[in-house]
Amino acid sequence: MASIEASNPNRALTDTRFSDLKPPLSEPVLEALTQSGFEFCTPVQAATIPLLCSYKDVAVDAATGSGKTLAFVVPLVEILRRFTSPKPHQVMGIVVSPTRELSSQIFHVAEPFISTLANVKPMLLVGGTEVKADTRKIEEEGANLLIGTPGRLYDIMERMDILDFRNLEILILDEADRLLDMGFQKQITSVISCLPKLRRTGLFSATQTEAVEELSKAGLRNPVRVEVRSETKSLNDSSSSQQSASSKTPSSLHIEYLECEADRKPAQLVDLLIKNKTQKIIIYFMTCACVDYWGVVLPHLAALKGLSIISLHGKMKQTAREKALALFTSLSSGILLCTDVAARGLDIPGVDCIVQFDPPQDPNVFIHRVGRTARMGRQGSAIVFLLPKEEAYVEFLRIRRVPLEERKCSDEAPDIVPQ
Ligand SMILES: Nc1ncnc2c1ncn2[C@@H]1O[C@H](COP(=O)(O)OP(=O)(O)OP(=O)(O)O)[C@@H](O)[C@H]1O
Repeated sequence: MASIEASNPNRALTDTRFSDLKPPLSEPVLEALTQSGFEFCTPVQAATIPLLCSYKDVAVDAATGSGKTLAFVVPLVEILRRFTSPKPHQVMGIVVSPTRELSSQIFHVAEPFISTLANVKPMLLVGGTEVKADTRKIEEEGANLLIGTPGRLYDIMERMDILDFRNLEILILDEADRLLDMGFQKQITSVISCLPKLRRTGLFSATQTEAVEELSKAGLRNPVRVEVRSETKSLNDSSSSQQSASSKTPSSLHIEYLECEADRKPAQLVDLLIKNKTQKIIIYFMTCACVDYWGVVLPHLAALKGLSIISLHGKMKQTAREKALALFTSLSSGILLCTDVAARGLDIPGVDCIVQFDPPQDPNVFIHRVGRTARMGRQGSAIVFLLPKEEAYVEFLRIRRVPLEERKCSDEAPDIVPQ
């Protein structure tokens, strides 16, 4: 596999304008970029867009919030532009991502660019809605670009012979490692087996695993690997796993941990929230039940009165999930209580702080959770609660400990014991 390092990896933006890229982007895409306020490329965009546009497969590994979405949306639209007037059920491109929320976000980021293509009909395909509504819509209106989650995409491909994939030009697998570790390997392999071999494929993630490496070997042809690392943080460590963890979090992100016994965690959490009432905070819990529990408890605390406290997890109805995310996105301050359904890819503006009440089992998930703040060069902070026995995380992440004294509970913080 060829490998290149993108220039200027320590800055949010490069000096390269989208209008400088070679091969040149089309006028309508440049116009859509300008209208969205994008003039200069991020490092991952400057490296990836020219490769995909010149028919190279790419395996992209870049920090959270570094602009990976446009890095595949722009070339995807440029490639589709070369094939004017596909038939209504001719599918020219597919974008697969692990969650409904992320697929929907990609769809909306892509919309202004897709609308520059006169005859390309995009379709968002995610679970949580009647599959028949999707099949009916596809039958009636056609679909040339499918953006969605692997389960629903696979379902639609199984049911709908009317869809023709023989001329598919481009496949994008976003958050590729997550797609695989959610158990979608079979669906992804089945989707790929229906597609022509002569296509472009892009694998994107902030974290790569061996499974992604395998998928890359099976699904990509001579891919170029694009790696964009953030600057190495304060500590000088030689362990490769530690280097990879910290180089995948944005350099503008300050991460620390709080070590405390299990029975002190609830009071520490409440104390932290009381002290940061004006902030926009996301709190990650291990289970949907924990989110529900805290969603009931926190609004009852007098000390947190008036704060917007919103719950989001995978067992909520799809409409409630969408409402919760839209509400939290619109707030300038407030608290989102969630599971890892909100760990990947979500681009929520203005998040100040990420709290991990329960650390994740997989350290890669840590990187994605904290990546919901400090996006595109902005400042952000993250704190993870660790039990004394969970110290292994500290070595992996090379993060600073907050002494308990610094976070001493205020008198207002009640002692709460989760059920
Ligand atoms: N060239 C650019 N100039 C200015 N802002 C940009 C540019 N490219 C992307 N952005 C903005 O940066 C933010 C992060 O982009 P994006 O969501 O694509 O990151 P990501 O790398 O996919 O993150 P994650 O790994 O968390 O999925 C978005 O708000 C996007 O609008």
